[in-house]
Amino acid sequence: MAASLLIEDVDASYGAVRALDGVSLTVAAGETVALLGTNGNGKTTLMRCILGLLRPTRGRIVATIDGVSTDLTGMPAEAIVDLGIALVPEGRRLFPRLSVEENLLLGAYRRTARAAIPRNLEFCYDAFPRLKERRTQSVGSMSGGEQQMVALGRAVMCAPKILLVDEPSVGLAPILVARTVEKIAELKEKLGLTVLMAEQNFHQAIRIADRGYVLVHGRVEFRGDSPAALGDSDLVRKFYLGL
Ligand SMILES: Nc1ncnc2c1ncn2[C@@H]1O[C@H](COP(=O)(O)OP(=O)(O)OP(=O)(O)O)[C@@H](O)[C@H]1O
Repeated sequence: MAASLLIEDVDASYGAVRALDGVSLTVAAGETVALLGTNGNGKTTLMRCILGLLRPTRGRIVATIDGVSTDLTGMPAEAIVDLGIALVPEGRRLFPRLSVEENLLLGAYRRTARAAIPRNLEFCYDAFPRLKERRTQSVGSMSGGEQQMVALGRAVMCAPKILLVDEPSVGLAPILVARTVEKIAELKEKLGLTVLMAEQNFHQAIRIADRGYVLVHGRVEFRGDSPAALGDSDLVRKFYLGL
């Protein structure tokens, strides 16, 4: 079923540091939207606000899932996860001493997701055959690309409708970035997800994004309604492509 996000005029701060300044954006049902920007421009902060890990100081965030709109602003993160919103965090944040399967199961810790563990685990192993082969291996002994697959799999274990992916390219060789991005597109198709992906790797992001926004110093400085429009923007060409 359909899930969409509306972010309206959101401000967020860390003490005196204003990290988001009047950010408004939308992710329509079934879209993949890229949130572009170099380091420190507010991508992670926006992801944290959506998931309820940081409370915006102004504005609102609304998710509409299966026809029901919920104002997420100020809701606890667990309740937001229960609604069907999952985050694949920057740097993956896995438990290196635990096995692949143990890490995957941690994604299904909420009561609502627990009932669906067998089905979601099967789906994960279907989508990531390598994880099935390695399911008893400790995650810390796996390659960066494999770890990124575990992080994606863990998010899928809570049966999300909206997937937030924060900088999946961090720490990965270019070929692995390409594979990760393709996997995100594949998961999106198979599960009918709506995806918001923060990424500073412009070329990889626009391979799968329908459109995107560029954040600069916590503000949306450009909105491109297609990958071509993003690539043609002076802002993107100057700051991200060095042209
Ligand atoms: N915990 C924190 N305490 C204080 N300031 C923070 C904190 N986290 C982020 N910031 C600041 O907020 C701003 C936005 O950071 P944010 O992490 O959202 O950017 P980003 O675009 O995701 O970059 P990165 O890819 O480096 O995470 C930056 O100026 C950053 O220094």
